[in-house]
Amino acid sequence: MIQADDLVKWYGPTLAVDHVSFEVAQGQIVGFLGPNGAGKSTTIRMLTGYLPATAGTARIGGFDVARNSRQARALIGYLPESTPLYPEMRVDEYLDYRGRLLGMPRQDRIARRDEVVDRCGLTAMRRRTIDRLSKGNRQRVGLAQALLHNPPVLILDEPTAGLDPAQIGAFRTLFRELADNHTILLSSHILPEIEKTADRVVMIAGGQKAAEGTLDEIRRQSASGGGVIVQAKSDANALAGILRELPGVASANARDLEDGWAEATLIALDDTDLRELIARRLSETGALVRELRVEAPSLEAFFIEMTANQRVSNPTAA
Ligand SMILES: Nc1ncnc2c1ncn2[C@@H]1O[C@H](COP(=O)(O)OP(=O)(O)OP(=O)(O)O)[C@@H](O)[C@H]1O
Repeated sequence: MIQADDLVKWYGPTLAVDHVSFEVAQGQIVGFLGPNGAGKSTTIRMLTGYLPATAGTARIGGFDVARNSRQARALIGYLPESTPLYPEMRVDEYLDYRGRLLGMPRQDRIARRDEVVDRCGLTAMRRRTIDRLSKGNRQRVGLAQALLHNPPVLILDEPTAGLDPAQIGAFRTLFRELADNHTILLSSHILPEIEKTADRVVMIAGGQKAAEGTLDEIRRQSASGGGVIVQAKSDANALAGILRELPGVASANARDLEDGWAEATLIALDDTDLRELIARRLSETGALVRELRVEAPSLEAFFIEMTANQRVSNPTAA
């Protein structure tokens, strides 16, 4: 239903999206996950037809968003990262205005407005002006406008950014309800948000697709290099440096703890248990070790790893 086919976007000298392809099948809710600056908004804006791609094709329901923009857009409900709301308008008034912009006939407009107000939990505040709404409720208004023309596809760019945990929980429930009769692409830079909502995940970092699949599949991919946690009496940089030199180590990152201790997280290239090697090497350097354990691979560790790699490979995407 949503198809990104080899999408590329250059902003002047910056390559923001680098040959990204993925699909969202009808009825699925797919999380589009990546750190800040990964290229999520740029990809989404190409998919929704708001930004021309430098190369590649975006299709919605089979319609090329560049060539058949009207048909493609009619299928999409889009909630941009910051929705242009009019603070002085009342909720009802704003939705009515959006309906007019979409060319909806009056009766249809009113019926749909009432439906989306109810669906998005805005009934109690429909006569309030937008500037008097909390951030969570403003996002509900943004979502309501995206649903107004009853599109089968929803593309939501960081819809829960800046909301409190209770509001995030309410949105999560709403997304699951909407997934019953919508195809949804939902972007976020926060893994737990996606983890609890999406059927599948597309991960992007430094403009490139880093992983794709169900959460279990991605967990298995990340499991190929198991993690080891090391706590040693050392400076964090020195510890990471020593560990990175060891054979079989894909990466090592460390942080300082209290009283001269540091903790490193090391990712192995394969399934080899590196603990003995680590213990020997650290004892050679004279660094005292107080903890050395294999950590069950988590999606979070994979995501952190991916984020760190982005910084190295794409310094422009800070
Ligand atoms: N209009 C623009 N002109 C130049 N560079 C841009 C423009 N918009 C985005 N970029 C750059 O393109 C890259 C991808 O940005 P994008 O906003 O798509 O990422 P994102 O994953 O949505 O991040 P965020 O969550 O921070 O919005 C970044 O390096 C960003 O600085």
